[in-house]
Amino acid sequence: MSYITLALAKGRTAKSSISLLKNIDIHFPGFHEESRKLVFYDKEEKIKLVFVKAVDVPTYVEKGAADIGIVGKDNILESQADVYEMLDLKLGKCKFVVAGKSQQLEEKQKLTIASKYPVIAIKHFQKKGQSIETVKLNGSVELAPLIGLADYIVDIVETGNTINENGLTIIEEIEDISTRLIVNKASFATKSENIRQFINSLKSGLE
Ligand SMILES: Nc1ncnc2c1ncn2[C@@H]1O[C@H](COP(=O)(O)OP(=O)(O)OP(=O)(O)O)[C@@H](O)[C@H]1O
Ligand SMILES: O=P(O)(O)OC[C@H]1O[C@H](OP(=O)(O)OP(=O)(O)O)[C@H](O)[C@@H]1O
Repeated sequence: MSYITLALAKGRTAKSSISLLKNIDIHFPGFHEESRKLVFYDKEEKIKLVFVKAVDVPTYVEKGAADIGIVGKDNILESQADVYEMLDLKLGKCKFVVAGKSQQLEEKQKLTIASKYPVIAIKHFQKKGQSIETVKLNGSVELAPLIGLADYIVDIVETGNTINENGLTIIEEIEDISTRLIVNKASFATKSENIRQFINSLKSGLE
């Protein structure tokens, strides 16, 4: 049986993803949170784990560098990667929102929206027929409306602490986000048996 390569998002969902795998008897000896190692093996289950930045997981899977990936729906949508999304792992729950200093959107021909997720922002406002200009940021997005870099933001909200502490309000909810299992399309055909087995164990681990 050949190895399955699994790309797993580093960051805040990594620990719970590894725990979920442990529950279905997939173990990566040597893995610990502070480790700088990027590749781990479960030699019994024939799984090779590669740790990559969350935003890059869809690319690894789409290009076939990994057969499967564990990553947030936010990054799947933003990347527009051509992959199969097979399972909701129900970890890393949060949502995409539009937020700003006011309770509602002002009427303006073109709004400036700051976001780590410009594709999501464009699609959301396109549906509403609102024209926007995006400012791509890589963090501290809540700052943008406070210092006049943008009219509003499209960002992730989990507890709501960040928007509250910066005096912003949720104006619209866009979509619920959680961690998903994605699969490379070619691998799903060539390693079908192994991948289906992996998905079925994950499903039972979630019950
Ligand atoms: N409060 C939250 N903020 C951001 N992402 C969250 C939150 N809660 C859950 N998530 C999920 O966790 C995933 C990883 O988040 P994390 O902040 O670790 O990665 P990141 O956005 O790549 O961070 P960084 O750019 O700082 O490395 C996100 O893609 C999202 O699906
Ligand atoms: O609703 P909350 O629980 O406050 O979480 C939401 C915040 O978390 C994320 O930022 P992150 O912590 O990844 O920091 P960043 O600003 O560097 O992106 C997200 O972009 C929000 O700013």
